[in-house]
Amino acid sequence: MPEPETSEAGPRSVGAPIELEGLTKRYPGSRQPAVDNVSMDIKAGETVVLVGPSGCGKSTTLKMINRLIEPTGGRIRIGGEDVTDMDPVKLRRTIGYAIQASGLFPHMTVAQNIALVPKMLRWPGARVRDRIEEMLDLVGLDPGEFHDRYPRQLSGGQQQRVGVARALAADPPVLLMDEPFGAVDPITRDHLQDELIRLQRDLHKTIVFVTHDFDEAIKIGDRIAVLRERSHIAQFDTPEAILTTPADDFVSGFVGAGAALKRLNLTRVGDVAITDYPTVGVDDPLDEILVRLRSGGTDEVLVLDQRGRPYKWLRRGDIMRAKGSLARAGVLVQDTVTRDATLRDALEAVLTDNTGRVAVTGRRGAYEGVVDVETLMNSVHELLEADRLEAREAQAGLEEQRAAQTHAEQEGAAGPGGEPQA
Ligand SMILES: Nc1ncnc2c1ncn2[C@@H]1O[C@H](COP(=O)(O)OP(=O)(O)OP(=O)(O)O)[C@@H](O)[C@H]1O
Repeated sequence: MPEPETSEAGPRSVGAPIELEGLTKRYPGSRQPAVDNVSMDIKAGETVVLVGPSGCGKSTTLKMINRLIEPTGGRIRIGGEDVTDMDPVKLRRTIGYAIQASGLFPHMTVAQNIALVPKMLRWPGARVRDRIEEMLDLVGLDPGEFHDRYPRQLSGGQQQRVGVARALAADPPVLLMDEPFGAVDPITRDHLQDELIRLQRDLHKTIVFVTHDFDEAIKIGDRIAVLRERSHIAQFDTPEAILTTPADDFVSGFVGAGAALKRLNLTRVGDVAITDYPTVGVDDPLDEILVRLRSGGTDEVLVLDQRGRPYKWLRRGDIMRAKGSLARAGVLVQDTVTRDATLRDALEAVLTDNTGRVAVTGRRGAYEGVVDVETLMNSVHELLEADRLEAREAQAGLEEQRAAQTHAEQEGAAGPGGEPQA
Protein backbone atom coordinates (compact mmCIF):
# COMPACT_ATOMS: atom_id res chain seq x y z
CA MET A 1 0.00 0.00 0.00
CA PRO A 2 1.41 3.44 -0.79
CA GLU A 3 2.75 4.98 2.41
CA PRO A 4 1.67 8.52 3.22
CA GLU A 5 4.46 10.81 2.08
CA THR A 6 7.19 11.30 4.64
CA SER A 7 9.72 13.42 2.77
CA GLU A 8 9.68 17.19 3.04
CA ALA A 9 8.65 17.83 -0.55
CA GLY A 10 7.65 14.36 -1.69
CA PRO A 11 4.90 13.83 -4.24
CA ARG A 12 1.29 13.86 -3.05
CA SER A 13 -0.14 10.41 -2.52
CA VAL A 14 -2.95 9.63 -4.92
CA GLY A 15 -5.51 6.86 -4.61
CA ALA A 16 -4.78 3.14 -4.28
CA PRO A 17 -7.05 0.36 -5.56
CA ILE A 18 -9.09 -1.57 -3.00
CA GLU A 19 -10.08 -5.20 -3.50
CA LEU A 20 -12.62 -6.89 -1.27
CA GLU A 21 -12.75 -10.64 -1.69
CA GLY A 22 -15.47 -12.73 -0.07
CA LEU A 23 -15.63 -10.26 2.83
CA THR A 24 -17.93 -11.52 5.58
CA LYS A 25 -18.96 -10.33 9.04
CA ARG A 26 -20.95 -12.43 11.46
CA TYR A 27 -21.64 -10.57 14.73
CA PRO A 28 -21.50 -12.79 17.81
CA GLY A 29 -24.95 -14.13 18.64
CA SER A 30 -26.46 -13.28 15.22
CA ARG A 31 -27.87 -16.11 13.17
CA GLN A 32 -27.35 -14.38 9.81
CA PRO A 33 -24.12 -12.62 8.80
CA ALA A 34 -24.46 -8.79 8.65
CA VAL A 35 -22.22 -8.84 5.56
CA ASP A 36 -22.16 -11.96 3.50
CA ASN A 37 -19.38 -12.77 1.04
CA VAL A 38 -18.94 -9.35 -0.60
CA SER A 39 -16.45 -9.02 -3.43
CA MET A 40 -15.74 -5.66 -5.00
CA ASP A 41 -12.93 -4.07 -7.02
CA ILE A 42 -12.55 -0.36 -6.47
CA LYS A 43 -10.17 1.42 -8.81
CA ALA A 44 -7.45 3.82 -7.72
CA GLY A 45 -8.74 7.37 -7.59
CA GLU A 46 -12.43 6.62 -7.99
CA THR A 47 -15.29 7.51 -5.68
CA VAL A 48 -17.49 4.53 -4.96
CA VAL A 49 -20.73 5.05 -3.06
CA LEU A 50 -22.33 2.24 -1.08
CA VAL A 51 -26.06 2.86 -0.97
CA GLY A 52 -28.90 0.72 0.30
CA PRO A 53 -31.70 0.46 2.86
CA SER A 54 -31.11 0.87 6.57
CA GLY A 55 -29.45 -2.14 8.17
CA CYS A 56 -28.25 -3.68 4.89
CA GLY A 57 -24.63 -3.66 6.08
CA LYS A 58 -23.13 -0.55 4.48
CA SER A 59 -21.33 0.70 7.60
CA THR A 60 -20.15 -2.76 8.56
CA THR A 61 -18.66 -3.21 5.08
CA LEU A 62 -16.95 0.20 5.24
CA LYS A 63 -15.55 -0.31 8.74
CA MET A 64 -14.03 -3.63 7.74
CA ILE A 65 -11.86 -1.78 5.18
CA ASN A 66 -10.01 0.06 7.98
CA ARG A 67 -10.61 -2.85 10.38
CA LEU A 68 -12.61 -0.83 12.90
CA ILE A 69 -14.67 -4.00 12.58
CA GLU A 70 -12.73 -7.24 12.17
CA PRO A 71 -13.96 -9.42 9.29
CA THR A 72 -14.89 -13.00 10.12
CA GLY A 73 -13.99 -14.10 6.61
CA GLY A 74 -12.50 -12.91 3.32
CA ARG A 75 -9.59 -10.67 2.37
CA ILE A 76 -8.95 -6.94 1.94
CA ARG A 77 -6.20 -5.71 -0.36
CA ILE A 78 -5.20 -2.05 -0.63
CA GLY A 79 -2.72 -1.05 -3.32
CA GLY A 80 -2.22 -4.76 -4.03
CA GLU A 81 -1.11 -5.47 -0.43
CA ASP A 82 -3.10 -7.82 1.76
CA VAL A 83 -3.99 -5.78 4.85
CA THR A 84 -6.40 -8.31 6.39
CA ASP A 85 -3.87 -9.33 9.05
CA MET A 86 -1.88 -6.08 9.29
CA ASP A 87 -1.75 -4.23 12.65
CA PRO A 88 -5.07 -2.34 12.55
CA VAL A 89 -3.70 0.74 14.32
CA LYS A 90 -0.93 1.11 11.73
CA LEU A 91 -3.43 0.47 8.96
CA ARG A 92 -5.76 3.21 10.19
CA ARG A 93 -3.01 5.83 10.06
CA THR A 94 -2.86 5.30 6.31
CA ILE A 95 -6.62 5.55 5.74
CA GLY A 96 -8.63 8.75 6.19
CA TYR A 97 -11.95 8.33 7.97
CA ALA A 98 -14.77 10.88 8.19
CA ILE A 99 -18.07 10.22 9.91
CA GLN A 100 -21.42 11.81 10.61
CA ALA A 101 -21.27 14.70 13.10
CA SER A 102 -17.57 15.06 12.28
CA GLY A 103 -16.26 12.98 15.22
CA LEU A 104 -13.94 15.80 16.33
CA PHE A 105 -12.40 15.69 19.81
CA PRO A 106 -14.26 18.40 21.75
CA HIS A 107 -11.37 19.27 24.09
CA MET A 108 -8.94 19.89 21.21
CA THR A 109 -8.80 22.97 18.98
CA VAL A 110 -9.41 22.72 15.25
CA ALA A 111 -5.64 22.79 14.67
CA GLN A 112 -4.99 20.04 17.24
CA ASN A 113 -7.70 17.86 15.71
CA ILE A 114 -6.20 18.23 12.23
CA ALA A 115 -2.66 17.62 13.51
CA LEU A 116 -3.57 14.35 15.22
CA VAL A 117 -2.48 11.75 12.67
CA PRO A 118 0.50 13.68 11.23
CA LYS A 119 1.84 13.93 14.81
CA MET A 120 1.31 10.21 15.39
CA LEU A 121 3.31 9.67 12.20
CA ARG A 122 6.00 11.89 13.74
CA TRP A 123 6.02 14.57 11.07
CA PRO A 124 8.39 17.44 11.96
CA GLY A 125 6.65 20.33 13.79
CA ALA A 126 7.07 22.87 11.00
CA ARG A 127 5.57 20.50 8.50
CA VAL A 128 2.57 19.80 10.74
CA ARG A 129 2.00 23.56 11.16
CA ASP A 130 2.12 24.12 7.39
CA ARG A 131 -0.20 21.19 6.85
CA ILE A 132 -2.84 22.59 9.23
CA GLU A 133 -2.93 25.85 7.26
CA GLU A 134 -3.00 23.98 3.96
CA MET A 135 -5.86 21.72 5.05
CA LEU A 136 -7.99 24.56 6.43
CA ASP A 137 -7.51 26.43 3.18
CA LEU A 138 -8.36 23.30 1.18
CA VAL A 139 -11.72 22.87 2.90
CA GLY A 140 -12.54 26.57 2.59
CA LEU A 141 -11.99 27.75 6.19
CA ASP A 142 -9.90 30.83 6.90
CA PRO A 143 -6.90 29.59 8.97
CA GLY A 144 -6.63 32.91 10.85
CA GLU A 145 -10.22 32.62 12.01
CA PHE A 146 -10.60 28.91 12.72
CA HIS A 147 -7.17 27.63 13.82
CA ASP A 148 -7.71 28.02 17.58
CA ARG A 149 -11.45 27.47 17.87
CA TYR A 150 -12.97 24.49 19.65
CA PRO A 151 -15.48 22.28 17.82
CA ARG A 152 -18.38 23.65 19.88
CA GLN A 153 -17.59 27.11 18.48
CA LEU A 154 -18.26 25.92 14.92
CA SER A 155 -21.46 25.39 12.93
CA GLY A 156 -22.38 21.84 11.90
CA GLY A 157 -21.12 22.44 8.35
CA GLN A 158 -17.83 23.91 9.59
CA GLN A 159 -17.35 20.90 11.89
CA GLN A 160 -17.88 18.58 8.93
CA ARG A 161 -15.28 20.55 6.95
CA VAL A 162 -12.77 20.17 9.79
CA GLY A 163 -13.66 16.46 9.91
CA VAL A 164 -12.73 16.14 6.23
CA ALA A 165 -9.55 18.22 6.78
CA ARG A 166 -8.54 15.89 9.60
CA ALA A 167 -9.24 12.79 7.51
CA LEU A 168 -7.03 14.16 4.71
CA ALA A 169 -4.27 15.63 6.90
CA ALA A 170 -1.80 12.73 6.65
CA ASP A 171 -2.42 12.57 2.88
CA PRO A 172 -3.81 9.02 2.87
CA PRO A 173 -4.41 7.26 -0.45
CA VAL A 174 -7.79 6.01 0.76
CA LEU A 175 -10.61 7.97 2.36
CA LEU A 176 -13.60 6.25 3.97
CA MET A 177 -16.67 8.41 4.60
CA ASP A 178 -19.65 7.13 6.58
CA GLU A 179 -22.70 9.38 6.02
CA PRO A 180 -20.38 12.35 6.58
CA PHE A 181 -22.99 14.96 5.66
CA GLY A 182 -25.95 13.23 7.30
CA ALA A 183 -26.27 15.62 10.22
CA VAL A 184 -26.31 19.01 8.46
CA ASP A 185 -29.13 20.98 6.85
CA PRO A 186 -29.88 20.37 3.13
CA ILE A 187 -28.29 23.59 1.81
CA THR A 188 -25.06 23.05 3.77
CA ARG A 189 -25.07 19.41 2.67
CA ASP A 190 -25.25 20.49 -0.98
CA HIS A 191 -22.32 22.83 -0.48
CA LEU A 192 -20.24 20.18 1.34
CA GLN A 193 -20.94 17.72 -1.47
CA ASP A 194 -19.76 20.32 -4.00
CA GLU A 195 -16.60 20.88 -1.94
CA LEU A 196 -15.88 17.16 -1.86
CA ILE A 197 -16.26 16.92 -5.64
CA ARG A 198 -13.90 19.88 -6.08
CA LEU A 199 -11.36 18.39 -3.65
CA GLN A 200 -11.48 15.02 -5.33
CA ARG A 201 -10.82 16.57 -8.75
CA ASP A 202 -7.49 17.83 -7.38
CA LEU A 203 -6.61 14.97 -5.04
CA HIS A 204 -7.65 11.75 -6.85
CA LYS A 205 -7.99 9.76 -3.64
CA THR A 206 -9.82 6.45 -3.59
CA ILE A 207 -13.02 7.28 -1.73
CA VAL A 208 -15.57 4.83 -0.36
CA PHE A 209 -18.64 6.77 0.73
CA VAL A 210 -21.67 5.37 2.57
CA THR A 211 -25.09 6.97 2.33
CA HIS A 212 -28.74 5.96 2.27
CA ASP A 213 -29.57 9.00 0.12
CA PHE A 214 -29.70 7.94 -3.51
CA ASP A 215 -29.54 11.55 -4.78
CA GLU A 216 -26.31 12.03 -2.85
CA ALA A 217 -24.96 8.80 -4.37
CA ILE A 218 -25.75 10.00 -7.91
CA LYS A 219 -24.11 13.33 -7.29
CA ILE A 220 -20.89 12.10 -5.70
CA GLY A 221 -20.21 8.64 -7.08
CA ASP A 222 -18.12 7.68 -10.10
CA ARG A 223 -19.73 4.31 -9.46
CA ILE A 224 -22.52 3.28 -7.11
CA ALA A 225 -22.95 -0.09 -5.44
CA VAL A 226 -26.64 -0.58 -4.65
CA LEU A 227 -26.71 -3.06 -1.77
CA ARG A 228 -29.55 -5.25 -0.58
CA GLU A 229 -29.67 -7.18 2.71
CA ARG A 230 -26.37 -8.56 4.03
CA SER A 231 -24.52 -6.25 1.60
CA HIS A 232 -25.35 -8.42 -1.41
CA ILE A 233 -24.62 -6.28 -4.47
CA ALA A 234 -27.78 -5.64 -6.50
CA GLN A 235 -25.94 -3.46 -9.05
CA PHE A 236 -22.47 -1.90 -9.22
CA ASP A 237 -22.27 0.60 -12.03
CA THR A 238 -22.09 4.27 -13.04
CA PRO A 239 -24.93 6.58 -11.93
CA GLU A 240 -26.03 6.97 -15.58
CA ALA A 241 -26.29 3.19 -16.06
CA ILE A 242 -28.20 2.70 -12.82
CA LEU A 243 -30.66 5.46 -13.69
CA THR A 244 -31.27 4.37 -17.27
CA THR A 245 -30.99 0.57 -16.93
CA PRO A 246 -31.63 -0.55 -13.36
CA ALA A 247 -30.71 -4.24 -13.00
CA ASP A 248 -33.95 -5.39 -11.34
CA ASP A 249 -37.05 -4.33 -9.43
CA PHE A 250 -35.10 -3.83 -6.20
CA VAL A 251 -32.82 -1.26 -7.89
CA SER A 252 -35.75 0.44 -9.70
CA GLY A 253 -37.52 0.66 -6.36
CA PHE A 254 -34.48 2.27 -4.85
CA VAL A 255 -34.01 4.71 -7.73
CA GLY A 256 -37.64 5.67 -7.15
CA ALA A 257 -39.89 7.82 -9.28
CA GLY A 258 -38.70 10.65 -11.48
CA ALA A 259 -35.54 9.05 -12.88
CA ALA A 260 -35.45 11.72 -15.61
CA LEU A 261 -35.48 14.52 -13.06
CA LYS A 262 -32.86 12.71 -10.99
CA ARG A 263 -30.60 13.00 -14.02
CA LEU A 264 -30.45 16.70 -13.21
CA ASN A 265 -28.10 15.51 -10.49
CA LEU A 266 -25.66 14.35 -13.14
CA THR A 267 -25.21 17.68 -14.91
CA ARG A 268 -23.07 20.31 -13.24
CA VAL A 269 -23.49 24.05 -13.25
CA GLY A 270 -20.01 24.22 -14.83
CA ASP A 271 -21.41 22.31 -17.85
CA VAL A 272 -23.95 25.01 -18.75
CA ALA A 273 -23.56 28.66 -19.71
CA ILE A 274 -22.44 30.86 -16.83
CA THR A 275 -22.89 34.50 -17.80
CA ASP A 276 -21.67 37.82 -16.47
CA TYR A 277 -24.01 40.02 -14.51
CA PRO A 278 -23.60 43.69 -13.55
CA THR A 279 -22.12 43.92 -10.06
CA VAL A 280 -21.29 46.71 -7.61
CA GLY A 281 -19.39 46.69 -4.32
CA VAL A 282 -21.19 47.27 -1.06
CA ASP A 283 -18.89 50.22 -0.32
CA ASP A 284 -19.24 51.85 -3.75
CA PRO A 285 -20.66 55.40 -3.63
CA LEU A 286 -24.40 55.54 -4.21
CA ASP A 287 -24.13 57.78 -7.31
CA GLU A 288 -21.77 55.24 -8.97
CA ILE A 289 -24.24 52.46 -8.20
CA LEU A 290 -27.04 54.50 -9.76
CA VAL A 291 -24.94 55.10 -12.89
CA ARG A 292 -24.22 51.37 -13.10
CA LEU A 293 -27.92 50.59 -12.73
CA ARG A 294 -28.77 52.96 -15.57
CA SER A 295 -25.98 51.82 -17.91
CA GLY A 296 -26.07 48.09 -17.24
CA GLY A 297 -28.82 47.36 -19.75
CA THR A 298 -30.76 45.88 -16.84
CA ASP A 299 -32.59 47.48 -13.95
CA GLU A 300 -30.96 45.18 -11.42
CA VAL A 301 -27.41 44.66 -10.11
CA LEU A 302 -25.79 42.20 -7.76
CA VAL A 303 -24.15 43.82 -4.74
CA LEU A 304 -20.95 42.08 -3.57
CA ASP A 305 -19.70 42.30 0.01
CA GLN A 306 -16.18 43.39 0.98
CA ARG A 307 -14.81 39.95 0.16
CA GLY A 308 -16.43 39.86 -3.28
CA ARG A 309 -19.22 37.50 -2.20
CA PRO A 310 -22.83 37.87 -3.45
CA TYR A 311 -24.72 39.91 -0.89
CA LYS A 312 -27.87 41.51 -2.30
CA TRP A 313 -29.95 41.80 -5.45
CA LEU A 314 -30.66 45.48 -5.98
CA ARG A 315 -33.19 47.12 -8.29
CA ARG A 316 -33.34 50.78 -9.19
CA GLY A 317 -36.71 51.19 -7.44
CA ASP A 318 -35.30 49.62 -4.26
CA ILE A 319 -32.96 52.55 -3.68
CA MET A 320 -35.77 55.03 -4.19
CA ARG A 321 -38.02 53.12 -1.80
CA ALA A 322 -35.27 52.89 0.83
CA LYS A 323 -34.81 56.67 0.48
CA GLY A 324 -31.22 56.30 -0.72
CA SER A 325 -30.06 53.97 2.06
CA LEU A 326 -28.11 51.06 0.56
CA ALA A 327 -28.21 49.25 3.92
CA ARG A 328 -32.00 49.00 3.75
CA ALA A 329 -32.40 48.53 -0.01
CA GLY A 330 -32.56 45.29 -2.01
CA VAL A 331 -33.10 41.62 -1.28
CA LEU A 332 -30.49 39.47 0.48
CA VAL A 333 -28.99 36.63 -1.58
CA GLN A 334 -30.36 33.46 0.02
CA ASP A 335 -28.49 30.77 -1.83
CA THR A 336 -25.58 30.46 -4.24
CA VAL A 337 -24.05 27.53 -6.12
CA THR A 338 -20.53 26.56 -7.19
CA ARG A 339 -19.54 25.18 -10.60
CA ASP A 340 -19.66 21.69 -9.07
CA ALA A 341 -23.27 22.02 -7.92
CA THR A 342 -25.82 20.03 -9.89
CA LEU A 343 -28.52 21.54 -12.06
CA ARG A 344 -30.97 20.36 -9.43
CA ASP A 345 -29.21 22.41 -6.76
CA ALA A 346 -29.21 25.38 -9.13
CA LEU A 347 -32.94 25.03 -9.83
CA GLU A 348 -33.62 24.86 -6.11
CA ALA A 349 -31.52 27.97 -5.53
CA VAL A 350 -33.33 29.86 -8.31
CA LEU A 351 -36.66 28.96 -6.74
CA THR A 352 -35.40 30.00 -3.28
CA ASP A 353 -34.09 33.38 -4.40
CA ASN A 354 -36.98 34.10 -6.71
CA THR A 355 -34.91 36.41 -8.93
CA GLY A 356 -34.87 34.16 -12.01
CA ARG A 357 -31.17 33.48 -11.63
CA VAL A 358 -28.60 32.19 -9.17
CA ALA A 359 -25.12 33.53 -8.45
CA VAL A 360 -22.22 31.14 -9.06
CA THR A 361 -19.31 31.36 -6.63
CA GLY A 362 -15.73 30.07 -6.55
CA ARG A 363 -13.24 29.72 -3.72
CA ARG A 364 -14.32 31.21 -0.40
CA GLY A 365 -17.65 32.15 -1.89
CA ALA A 366 -16.35 34.81 -4.31
CA TYR A 367 -18.72 35.79 -7.15
CA GLU A 368 -17.97 34.31 -10.59
CA GLY A 369 -21.15 34.78 -12.65
CA VAL A 370 -24.80 33.78 -12.81
CA VAL A 371 -26.92 31.04 -14.33
CA ASP A 372 -30.42 32.07 -15.33
CA VAL A 373 -33.62 30.11 -15.26
CA GLU A 374 -33.88 29.92 -19.10
CA THR A 375 -30.52 28.15 -19.30
CA LEU A 376 -31.65 25.71 -16.61
CA MET A 377 -35.01 25.04 -18.25
CA ASN A 378 -33.33 24.43 -21.64
CA SER A 379 -31.11 21.82 -20.01
CA VAL A 380 -34.13 20.19 -18.37
CA HIS A 381 -35.89 20.04 -21.76
CA GLU A 382 -32.81 18.52 -23.40
CA LEU A 383 -32.53 15.86 -20.69
CA LEU A 384 -36.22 14.97 -20.88
CA GLU A 385 -36.07 14.90 -24.69
CA ALA A 386 -33.05 12.55 -24.56
CA ASP A 387 -34.98 10.29 -22.19
CA ARG A 388 -38.05 10.27 -24.45
CA LEU A 389 -35.87 9.42 -27.44
CA GLU A 390 -34.24 6.60 -25.53
CA ALA A 391 -37.63 5.26 -24.41
CA ARG A 392 -38.96 5.45 -28.02
CA GLU A 393 -35.90 3.60 -29.33
CA ALA A 394 -36.26 0.94 -26.65
CA GLN A 395 -39.98 0.60 -27.54
CA ALA A 396 -39.20 0.35 -31.26
CA GLY A 397 -36.54 -2.29 -30.53
CA LEU A 398 -39.04 -4.24 -28.44
CA GLU A 399 -41.73 -4.08 -31.16
CA GLU A 400 -39.24 -5.23 -33.78
CA GLN A 401 -38.24 -8.13 -31.56
CA ARG A 402 -41.89 -9.10 -31.02
CA ALA A 403 -42.63 -8.87 -34.76
CA ALA A 404 -39.63 -11.08 -35.52
CA GLN A 405 -40.80 -13.56 -32.91
CA THR A 406 -44.36 -13.64 -34.26
CA HIS A 407 -42.99 -14.09 -37.74
CA ALA A 408 -40.76 -16.95 -36.59
CA GLU A 409 -43.69 -18.55 -34.77
CA GLN A 410 -45.87 -18.29 -37.88
CA GLU A 411 -43.15 -19.80 -40.04
CA GLY A 412 -42.60 -22.53 -37.45
CA ALA A 413 -46.34 -23.17 -37.14
CA ALA A 414 -46.46 -24.00 -40.82
CA GLY A 415 -43.94 -26.80 -40.16
CA PRO A 416 -41.54 -28.31 -42.73
CA GLY A 417 -44.21 -30.27 -44.52
CA GLY A 418 -46.90 -27.62 -44.28
CA GLU A 419 -48.39 -29.44 -41.28
CA PRO A 420 -49.31 -27.33 -38.22
CA GLN A 421 -46.99 -28.11 -35.31
CA ALA A 422 -48.08 -28.91 -31.77
N1 LIG B 1 -22.15 -4.52 16.98
C1 LIG B 1 -23.15 -5.18 16.44
N2 LIG B 1 -23.61 -6.33 16.98
C2 LIG B 1 -24.61 -7.04 16.42
N3 LIG B 1 -25.24 -6.68 15.28
C3 LIG B 1 -24.82 -5.55 14.69
C4 LIG B 1 -23.76 -4.74 15.23
N4 LIG B 1 -23.58 -3.68 14.40
C5 LIG B 1 -24.48 -3.81 13.41
N5 LIG B 1 -25.22 -4.93 13.56
C6 LIG B 1 -26.28 -5.41 12.66
O1 LIG B 1 -25.71 -5.63 11.39
C7 LIG B 1 -26.60 -5.22 10.35
C8 LIG B 1 -25.91 -4.22 9.44
O2 LIG B 1 -25.67 -3.02 10.18
P1 LIG B 1 -24.94 -1.75 9.52
O3 LIG B 1 -24.80 -0.73 10.58
O4 LIG B 1 -23.73 -2.19 8.81
O5 LIG B 1 -26.06 -1.32 8.45
P2 LIG B 1 -26.19 0.00 7.59
O6 LIG B 1 -26.58 -0.43 6.21
O7 LIG B 1 -24.97 0.83 7.70
O8 LIG B 1 -27.43 0.69 8.30
P3 LIG B 1 -27.85 2.24 8.48
O9 LIG B 1 -28.09 2.81 7.12
O10 LIG B 1 -29.14 2.12 9.27
O11 LIG B 1 -26.76 2.91 9.23
C9 LIG B 1 -27.84 -4.69 11.05
O12 LIG B 1 -28.81 -5.70 11.05
C10 LIG B 1 -27.36 -4.38 12.45
O13 LIG B 1 -28.40 -4.55 13.37
